[in-house]
Amino acid sequence: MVAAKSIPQNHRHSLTDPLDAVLRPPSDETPAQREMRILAEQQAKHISDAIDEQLRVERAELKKNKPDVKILLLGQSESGKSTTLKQFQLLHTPAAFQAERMAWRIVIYLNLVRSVRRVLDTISAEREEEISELSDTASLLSDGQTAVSSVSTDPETRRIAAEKYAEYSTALAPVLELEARLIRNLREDDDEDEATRLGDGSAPGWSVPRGEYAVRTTSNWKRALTLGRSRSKRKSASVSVPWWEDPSDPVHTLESCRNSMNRLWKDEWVRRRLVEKRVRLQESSGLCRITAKMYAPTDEDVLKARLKTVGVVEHSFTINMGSIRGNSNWVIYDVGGSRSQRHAWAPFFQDVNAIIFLAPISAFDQVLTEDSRVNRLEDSLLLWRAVVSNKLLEKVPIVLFLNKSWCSVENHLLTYGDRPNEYEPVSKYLRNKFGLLHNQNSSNRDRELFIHFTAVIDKAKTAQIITSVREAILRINLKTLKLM
Ligand SMILES: Nc1nc2c(ncn2[C@@H]2O[C@H](COP(=O)(O)OP(=O)(O)OP(=O)(O)O)[C@@H](O)[C@H]2O)c(=O)[nH]1
Ligand SMILES: [Mg+2]
Repeated sequence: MVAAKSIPQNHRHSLTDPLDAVLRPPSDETPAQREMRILAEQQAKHISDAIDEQLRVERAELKKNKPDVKILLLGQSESGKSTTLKQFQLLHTPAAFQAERMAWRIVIYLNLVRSVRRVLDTISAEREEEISELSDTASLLSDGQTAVSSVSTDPETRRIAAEKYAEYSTALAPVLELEARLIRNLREDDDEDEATRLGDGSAPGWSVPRGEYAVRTTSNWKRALTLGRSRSKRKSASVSVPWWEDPSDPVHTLESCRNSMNRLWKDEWVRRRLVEKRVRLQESSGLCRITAKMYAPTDEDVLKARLKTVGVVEHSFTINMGSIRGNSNWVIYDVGGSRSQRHAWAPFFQDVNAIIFLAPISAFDQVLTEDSRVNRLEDSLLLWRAVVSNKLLEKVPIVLFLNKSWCSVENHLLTYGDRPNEYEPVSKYLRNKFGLLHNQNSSNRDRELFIHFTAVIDKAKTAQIITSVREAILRINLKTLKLM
């Protein structure tokens, strides 16, 4: 589970575990290796102790009271709900965020490997034919975008495609093979801890819905990955080493294939092909950094890392409101946004104090991953209408995040009537459209509605918005909660 609950403290003392006590360094360890190992152990312990102490304080605060404010994050898949939750965590429980940082390394590797696979699939002529035979072409090709599925008939193009594919798929075979191992890494802790289960009807811990990975919210995947220790289960190795000293760690494969990945990313022919196919990829600027042996994810890397939510994730934190008012305990629920996950939303409508609804405004020309016949913006508008017209939510204030703003939307926007195809008018149009839908469908016209343009991967801008949202929610709920 992503919430602070998900990392039981006793699991984070890897250096003082009874198991570790019986682990011995390898007999052939050189003095230099020993020195480096001890130094790494000491640094890890130091960090671990500091985080533990902060976590203890954060948890002690939370235990004191039951939640005063419950917030529900809603919106379609990939709208940015989990990213918003990470931002709340960064602001309000930084120790928990810090403790989980290293666990995201494996997800970031998995995202990278998936990107490589997607590029290779896109340039492969055979794959293209295979895909064009399937009705749901778009969902396989790209992040929910409508793909141009014409199979190239030009023999020269097909010859180059075959050559390029052969060259890159050979060079990058080890990276592709890594995928299964990375998933295993994340699954290794996908076990017990039923206490954290929250209304998740789904059965398996991991699923690969149409090529996207998801982790069940009951999973403990972050736990053992937390301090960046080696994930090797080979007890015969009898040593707990930092990951970069474990030869079986995925980073070594990525590092050795870094140049090939770089070539693939920078290949002009490949880039043209991706544009033709309307496949968007994240920029490659971070490739060197991410594939470095001692890579530790930054805040921004964690915010950009993508892991689909299955079930409901809970995150608790405390806000200090001064010596007179005392503390206010908040809980945020992050739900899965894909269609198969939406059934889990309703039970949380009962006693929620505010809703943050996310609609990705850059998703104009994209289709749902789970149903390529449905345009993502249309889906967001339908969802919005369903939420604002829901009787149970009638009195609940809503904060609307028109998210993924400012990410070169001009390139992806459609024209509306005679309005120019530019960011400003289109964003204004959307703001009005969502506002109008609210007024037409909500039985409570006086409901407090706040609309923000957001880019929730942006730390500074989002921190400001979260602060203002927090103040607004507190103000609205002060009387009800008798906090005054
Ligand atoms: N460029 C950009 N990317 C964003 C923004 N907000 C979120 N993302 C990225 O979009 C991806 C999806 O975001 P998530 O927060 O996982 O989406 P979600 O709504 O939780 O999706 P589900 O769990 O499937 O319901 C992640 O890789 C985020 O980093 C944004 O404002 N701009
Ligand atoms: Mg999510």
